[in-house]
Amino acid sequence: MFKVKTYNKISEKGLSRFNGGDYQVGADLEAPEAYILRSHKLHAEAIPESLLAVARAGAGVNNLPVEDYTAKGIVAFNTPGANANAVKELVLAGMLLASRDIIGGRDFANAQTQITDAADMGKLMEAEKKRFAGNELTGKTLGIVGLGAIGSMVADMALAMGMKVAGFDPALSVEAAWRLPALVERKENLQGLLACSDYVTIHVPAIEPTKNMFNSDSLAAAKDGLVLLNFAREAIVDTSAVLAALESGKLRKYVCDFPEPAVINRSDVIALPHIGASTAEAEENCAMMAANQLRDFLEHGNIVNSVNFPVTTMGPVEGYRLTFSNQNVSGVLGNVLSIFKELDVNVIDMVNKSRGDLAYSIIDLAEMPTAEVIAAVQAVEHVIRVRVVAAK
Ligand SMILES: NC(=O)C1=CN([C@@H]2O[C@H](COP(=O)(O)OP(=O)(O)OC[C@H]3O[C@@H](n4cnc5c(N)ncnc54)[C@H](O)[C@@H]3O)[C@@H](O)[C@H]2O)C=CC1
Ligand SMILES: O=C(O)CCC(=O)C(=O)O
Repeated sequence: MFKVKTYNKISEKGLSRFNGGDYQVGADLEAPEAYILRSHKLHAEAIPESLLAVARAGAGVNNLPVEDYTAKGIVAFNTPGANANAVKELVLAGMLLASRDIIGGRDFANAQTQITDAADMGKLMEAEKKRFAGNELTGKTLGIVGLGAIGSMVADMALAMGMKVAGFDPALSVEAAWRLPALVERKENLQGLLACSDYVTIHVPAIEPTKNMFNSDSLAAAKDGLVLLNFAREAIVDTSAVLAALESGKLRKYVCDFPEPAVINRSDVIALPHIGASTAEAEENCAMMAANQLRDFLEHGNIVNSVNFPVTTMGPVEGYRLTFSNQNVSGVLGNVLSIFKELDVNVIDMVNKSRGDLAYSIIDLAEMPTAEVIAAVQAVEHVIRVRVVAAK
């Protein structure tokens, strides 16, 4: 029996993936083997000894203490791309709301409750509509910072809208580069991107190098009248620099999914309550992917889409499987295999992968390893965590 503790509202379609397995799933479980969550912040919470894995149903993992998990051999998963389309669609809505005075026009129309005659209403609307005029997206340049799952979809969408697209991503993976439309103009630095763009949208993770990357220095390079969209994280943008840029006219509008008190109720800010991924489709996709990844790990020891462990898979366990994580130094695997030789343990198949300072191995064995074997592997220097899984 595995206990999976939930935080936040997780889609039932995702949670139903635990049906048909030996699982207890709920918000109030003691000694859980796994967590599944969305944006709940876990930095301040004690890590139970029982915890083996944490699945973030979403992309950003800045709400998880990933380094602490790594030190304890706890696998942290996310769900790359599963909510990218939802964010892409809201970026389009954000660009349109910033370009056409849809909100002002709607508020104006709704305020005319004193008019009862349709002809009078029509006359007033026609007379006042010039107050709510805007500009089109076609022909304008969209700068995209971060060309991963969301950034690449936004690029496709913007090109389809007839926009020119420039991109900046110094950490672009080869896989992400293949996904990018050829028409995206590559910029070597953020300033270059800001200088050529009418709209800039941010799609980078909140990590040390991206903290406050939109500050008074970088914003100074922007074209006057830029529309800045932040559907990534609050920490990436220095809000006081954004407010100063709005006052000076450097920024025309700020669209953000992570409002701070200082940006509320300004006509030049469109503030949303972190709803970039809040669609039924994205919530289901993320929850299903997170649940599938947890099951594959808990039941078979396989790891895909982890943010701290290497991709390591050997298919479903058919007999007996021992897995262990270790600090990535030489000799650990050799020492484990020596123990197997000494204690007469027959290895059927194995895989060993590393990622940075961490390594992970899956070893299929001919027989169930004894308590003595498991304790001996756990005692090998640099081994972090040992698990045994067996076929049902
Ligand atoms: N508003 C919302 O509800 C949502 C927000 N997000 C946020 O958006 C972020 C991006 O999501 P995805 O596109 O799915 O992630 P992703 O991992 O597919 O793409 C991130 C991209 O940022 C690039 N990058 C990293 N450091 C950079 C830097 N210093 N400068 C420029 N590019 C850099 C990476 O190379 C990568 O291509 C997430 O980390 C999360 O914080 C994601 C989903 C929903
Ligand atoms: O679960 C959510 O709504 C948050 C989505 C998000 O911010 C992410 O995936 O990084």
